[in-house]
Amino acid sequence: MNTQTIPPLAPDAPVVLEMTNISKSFGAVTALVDVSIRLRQGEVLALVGDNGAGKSTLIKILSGFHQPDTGTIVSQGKEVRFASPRDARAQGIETVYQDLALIGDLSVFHNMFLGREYRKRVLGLNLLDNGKMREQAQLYLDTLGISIPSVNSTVDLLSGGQRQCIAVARSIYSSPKILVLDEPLAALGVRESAHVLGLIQNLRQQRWVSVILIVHNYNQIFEVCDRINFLHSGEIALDASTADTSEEELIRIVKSGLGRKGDRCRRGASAAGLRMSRRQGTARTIPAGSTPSTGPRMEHSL
Ligand SMILES: Nc1ncnc2c1ncn2[C@@H]1O[C@H](COP(=O)(O)OP(=O)(O)OP(=O)(O)O)[C@@H](O)[C@H]1O
Repeated sequence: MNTQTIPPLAPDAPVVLEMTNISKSFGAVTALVDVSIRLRQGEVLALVGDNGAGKSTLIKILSGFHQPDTGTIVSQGKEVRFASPRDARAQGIETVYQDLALIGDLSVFHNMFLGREYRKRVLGLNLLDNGKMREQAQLYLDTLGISIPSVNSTVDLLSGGQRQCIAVARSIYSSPKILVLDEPLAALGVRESAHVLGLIQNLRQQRWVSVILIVHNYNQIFEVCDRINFLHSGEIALDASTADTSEEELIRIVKSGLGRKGDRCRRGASAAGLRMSRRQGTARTIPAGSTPSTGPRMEHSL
């Protein structure tokens, strides 16, 4: 992984997202109670919590799949309401779900440009411009520090971690403001997780996109996140920068059922699934001089 020390986020980094007092119930099931989160430009925020804590519900509200019962969302300084995922995308919020939505028997470069292919006219025919897509895909993956055998490989031949990186790369090709990653490390082994963590670390170093990283286990996040929001039973039990908290504190909160934001977090949380080991990554860093200041603006952008 990119092991360079990344300077802390500037204290005056603008707020790009504020979700305030969000509540959501599904019939008799209360999924979220007055949840507020705030995300700043370039920040990597981990949203952690046990099964059923409400993580997916919160990001589905942010992604436009669900509407909150109460609460407000302010994106880029203005209040927004997302009636659909399309609305959220139009506001620059991209979400990568666990299914990744890649087509396994297509090449990496075809997947990168799915639905937005380069085309060229040859003898009056409208053909795919495979050469250009290949070249652009390679350039883009290099910029993000993603290493794969070849952009010509079919996605099925890649490791789980590499596939996850391609899905993330495809999502950020459209230069979103906010990237939501839904459990990107789920079901990945140590080496595969390292690819993904390396990519997140590279994004964090560049600071042009803000990232919400949903994780069930929090053993890897201290290396790649600026801040942690810990959800428990539908409420935020802790909101702290990674520098100001520790794995030990999270474990203590889970065991005691108490959050720093008061005694709202109910007792009896299970520590199951909260593993303590940290994993090391190996993904490449972005070469000096190739770091874009406002994000990788490619020739073709949605
Ligand atoms: N569509 C739905 N209908 C009914 N209940 C739901 C629905 N979606 C979520 N829930 C309930 O809301 C609560 C929060 O679920 P959510 O999926 O947001 O938690 P989570 O933190 O993402 O959990 P996990 O890590 O297991 O995915 C749970 O009790 C869940 O059963």
